[in-house]
Amino acid sequence: MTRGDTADRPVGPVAVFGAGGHASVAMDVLTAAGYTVAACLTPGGSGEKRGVPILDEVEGIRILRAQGVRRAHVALGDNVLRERVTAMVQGEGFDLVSAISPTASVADDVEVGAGTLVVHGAVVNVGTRLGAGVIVNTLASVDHDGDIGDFAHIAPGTHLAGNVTVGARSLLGVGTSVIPETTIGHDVVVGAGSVVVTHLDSTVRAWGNPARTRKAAS
Ligand SMILES: CC(=O)SCCNC(=O)CCNC(=O)[C@H](O)C(C)(C)COP(=O)(O)OP(=O)(O)OC[C@H]1O[C@@H](n2cnc3c(N)ncnc32)[C@H](O)[C@@H]1OP(=O)(O)O
Repeated sequence: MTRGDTADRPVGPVAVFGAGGHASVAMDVLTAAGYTVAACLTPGGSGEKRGVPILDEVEGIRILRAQGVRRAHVALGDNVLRERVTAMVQGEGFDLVSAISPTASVADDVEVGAGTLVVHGAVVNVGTRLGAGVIVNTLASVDHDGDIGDFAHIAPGTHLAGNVTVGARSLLGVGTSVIPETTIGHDVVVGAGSVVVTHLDSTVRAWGNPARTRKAAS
């Protein structure tokens, strides 16, 4: 599905899986994009967040099903956990909702995977593919012809030049820059403020300017 298919078509209400800081951001984006949030779900959850109830995950699924809620967004900042919970949520029969902030700019031909979130002020340029469960966070940018793998996270203020590929579940830490034509493998963590000027293998931690591989991903 492209941005042209998903934009301006809010449907709700939506169950938000997660109740932490990223869930607050996701709820803000979902609301700004026109959705209604039914509840947050997290194991052992109670209380409320932004005026909606926080429910225990198992109990919450039962309650929301009874209320006819069929759509969900998984709002967990940890990439591996987000992938795992997304599989569970799909197994429970929910449809995944993607949301693009109205203050983000996403080109019409950008492919947007299920459950992806594009946060306020982000820019995603032409020819780019965002996989499933991706986060393009606050004021980040992905320039032309990018390819962002499933459950990757482009953290706030990170900038990818043209033709950059990022593998599944990789995190590009806050304020990272990546030069054109660069490939970053899957399950990589790039440290905050790094400048990536060479390809990075999968399952490594790299940081610095220029970013160098320092250790295996934990
Ligand atoms: C909305 C949001 O909050 S989105 C959140 C996005 N998340 C991020 O941006 C976090 C990115 N994570 C980082 O930058 C982390 O510091 C990592 C992953 C690079 C390193 O973490 P660890 O593997 O635990 O390394 P550790 O903290 O032990 O640091 C090892 C050394 O590298 C240095 N170091 C760590 N991160 C960086 C960095 N980004 N740039 C330069 N040096 C760094 C440390 O100071 C330390 O140096 P020392 O050995 O001289 O004391």
